[in-house]
Amino acid sequence: MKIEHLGIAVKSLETSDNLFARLLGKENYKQEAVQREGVTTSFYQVGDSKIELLEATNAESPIAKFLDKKGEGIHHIAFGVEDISYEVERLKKEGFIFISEEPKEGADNKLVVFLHPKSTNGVLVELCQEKPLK
Ligand SMILES: CC[C@H](C(=O)O)C(=O)SCCNC(=O)CCNC(=O)[C@H](O)C(C)(C)COP(=O)(O)OP(=O)(O)OC[C@H]1O[C@@H](n2cnc3c(N)ncnc32)[C@H](O)[C@@H]1OP(=O)(O)O
Ligand SMILES: [Co+2]
Repeated sequence: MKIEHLGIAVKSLETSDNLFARLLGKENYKQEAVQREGVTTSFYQVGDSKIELLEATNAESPIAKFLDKKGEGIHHIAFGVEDISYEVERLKKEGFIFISEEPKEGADNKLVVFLHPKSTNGVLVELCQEKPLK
């Protein structure tokens, strides 16, 4: 398991891409929309992990709700795992609660699931597995 990315909720990618490019001294390596989640993401490689900036693309997006409630800031931590189905079963046995147990397509060529923050000390946790090459 490794820290795959830190998700940061932002109001405007245009503004925050400029800020993080100056902060990190490098440009993002991609922007990618994930329609199901109502987000556009922007990724920065930082050592072995990444920063994922997230802008809401509609009012129903989890990011829109988060921004309304808490404002801009760290939204979730994502752990990279070898076998996401194995980890879901392991963590269920440990008593963790999943928002949805079924891995779904995420950004940056990943399969993802989310654990509910009420079971993870108030931290939204995402698990990511590299999508197998076709
Ligand atoms: C998949 C694409 C991309 C990738 O990496 O590939 C992404 O990361 S997309 C990221 C956006 N998608 C998600 O976050 C999906 C999972 N999130 C959810 O399903 C919801 O946001 C959920 C269930 C965490 C909260 O939704 P809900 O409608 O219940 O919102 P509430 O505001 O009522 O929150 C309930 C309760 O949870 C607390 N909360 C909400 N968001 C967070 C958060 N990011 N971190 C910590 N806690 C969070 C909120 O404060 C409420 O707590 P309470 O004590 O009841 O006030
Ligand atoms: Co994420």
